[in-house]
Formats: sequence, structure tokens, C-alpha cells
Amino acid sequence: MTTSTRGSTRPTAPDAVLVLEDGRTFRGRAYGAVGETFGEAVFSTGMTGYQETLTDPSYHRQVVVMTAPHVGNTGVNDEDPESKRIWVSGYVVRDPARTPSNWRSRRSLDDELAAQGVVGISGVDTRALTRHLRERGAMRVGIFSGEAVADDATLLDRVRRAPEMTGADLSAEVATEEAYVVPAVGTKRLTVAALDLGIKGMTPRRMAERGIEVHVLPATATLDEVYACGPDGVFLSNGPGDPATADLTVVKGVLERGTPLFGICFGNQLLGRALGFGTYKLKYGHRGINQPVQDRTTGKVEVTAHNHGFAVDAPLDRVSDTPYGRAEVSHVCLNDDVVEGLRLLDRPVFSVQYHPEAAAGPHDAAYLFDRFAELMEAQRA
Ligand SMILES: NC(=O)CC[C@H](N)C(=O)O
Repeated sequence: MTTSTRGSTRPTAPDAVLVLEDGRTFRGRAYGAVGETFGEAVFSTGMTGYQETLTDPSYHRQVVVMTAPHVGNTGVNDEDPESKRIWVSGYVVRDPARTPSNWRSRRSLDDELAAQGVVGISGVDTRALTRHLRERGAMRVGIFSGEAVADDATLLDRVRRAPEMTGADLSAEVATEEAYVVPAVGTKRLTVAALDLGIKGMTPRRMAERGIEVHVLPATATLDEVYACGPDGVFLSNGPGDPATADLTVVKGVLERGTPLFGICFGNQLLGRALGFGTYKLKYGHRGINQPVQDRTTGKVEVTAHNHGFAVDAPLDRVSDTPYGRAEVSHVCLNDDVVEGLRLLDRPVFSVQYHPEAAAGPHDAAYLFDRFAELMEAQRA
């Protein structure tokens, strides 16, 4: 490990080009690894927390455009990653830090991206690119640098042959292969079985801090495997891909048994589908750490972290009858009225579309982990 925090944004980095599937191109310099990459172009409005974004498994197969103009200022540390590696398939920034500076910094972001083989591009007018994605919607993209650069028509053809996000089944590609346990901090109060569909590291930690022992299970775990640890509750994690592709057998099995259930993001979408609601692709999604959400059970507004491109299609104005009892939309995004949470009225089951684990992000929604613990304790009593 190098302890140098000097910047290494190479003044001589090769030319790079970003090609969107609708034919628009942006030119810049290679940032991180030199080569080529493909994915879905999405933008994140977070001004801090780039390490948490890069290592969130939900970003698998997405090329993330940062709207904050300066990226990499605090370098890369060993404490903030949300998983063992960077998952974004590409990274787009305007003006990378030349000299990262922070007491925790170990390396520059440029070096880290290169070491992990992540192709990026800098020097892009990310404002223009973001406005384009807002108007036209998230779409496929390719980044090409060094020897991968060719004429625009050839590159465009390759972008158009890359797989789409709609219909992508990706959880098993990012989830743990082996089950593991995150022990409770202090006295153990409860046990949770957490289905890893692309879980962020902070999520089991937030539960552990509340005296919960978390058994993290592979995405492919069966219902018997979920119940093998004798859980007080079941957790459905965030994750990449299209929720319409997910197998709902375990979720439905948990709902039938009436076990307390909490889901985040992909987990909210799976719960929604198990209840009989549809999911659909948003035009350009919500990504960032400054999204206003209202908790309709208390009326309170919270500022929250988001990363979702799909959403649940459930009525905002009435209670719905589902195979598992009455359900309602518990949280809503104040920017666009997108469903941000669901809850059952007759069973200890709820979920949110955003990220109460707050890594990185505001901590307004931490109460949801307390709510989960209270539901499990009430069920036990
Ligand atoms: N963070 C997540 O869990 C994302 C869920 C899903 N892949 C989406 O884009 O909506």
C-alpha cells in the first residue's frame, strides 16, 4: 500500500471519448484505466461520498456521471468502501483533483480506478451531459480511450450492441457466494436473515449497532436457508438490475409466515412485486444524497440518499388490498411523487426505496432501523 497522497492525474493521459446510444459524443481525457467500457449512463448529484457510490453493488453495469465538478479531492481511504471492489462500469468527471488531500487518504482516485481496471473519462462537460440524460432519459453509453478509440460510427455501433438495463438480472453477479455473520454490537437482542441482492456494507452495521446479529445470505438462498438461523426478521437488500427479473419465492414465503420484513431499494421493489404491484423504469432515476422524501405516517420530511432507476407502481391515494392484507404507500419523493416506501397495515412488513443506512448521506432516515427492531421485538413479546 502506498501512503503517498500526491495526485497523479496524468497530464499526458490519452484522449478519450464518451459515446451515447443516441449518437451524442463527448471528448475528454482518460481517467482511471485506459481501454473501453459499456453500461447505462446515469448521473449522481452527490457532492461527497464518491467512494461509497463507486463501491455500491447496485451500480453494477452503470456508468456514473458526477454532477459535482470536482471529484477525487479527498483521495481514497480504506474505511469508506461499501464492498470489496468498485462496481460502476465507468466513471465520468469534469475536473479531477490534481492533489488529493485528506488525513485518511491513501491513494488518488485516478490510481484506484486504474488499479481496479475501471475505465473513466475526465474533462467532460458533465452539466451538458446531465441535461441531455434528463431530457432523453438514461441510455446505454461507451467510454473509449487509448487504442480503443475508433471512428464515431464504429463506436456507436458497439454501444448499441451492449446489453440494456431493462431485463437485466444481476443480483447473483454481485452477491456473496458464502453466508457470513455480522455480530451484534454489545448485547445481542435479535437475529436477522439478510438476503444479499447486492448489499452495502453499512446496512448490516446499522442493524448490528442496534443489537441485531445479521446472517447475510447469498441471493440464491432458499426459504429453508433463510429460516435456518432462527430469524426474528428478514431483510431484503438493495441491488442492481431490473426488479422484474427477480425470483419472488422467498419473499412470498416470508410474507406467508408473517415474519417481520424490512426491505431497502431493490428490496422495496421485490416487496412491491410480491404484493402484486408492478415496477417500471424511471426516465433517469434518482441518485444522490439530497432527495426530499415525506414519511406519510408522521408527515415528516427527510433528506435522503437515493440510487434507483426503477420504481414501484402503487396508488398514492388509497389503501390497496393484496394477497397479504392491506398495503399503503408510506413514503413519497417530494420532487416527483415517486413511491419511496410501502407498508402492510396488518403485518409487520415495510420497505423503503431509498437508503437509510446513509453511506454516504444524511442520517434523517436512521429511525427505520429502529422501527424494524421494534416490530421484531413486538412480534416476540
Ligand atoms: N440501489 C438499488 O437497490 C437499486 C435497485 C434497482 N436496481 C434500481 O435501479 O432501481
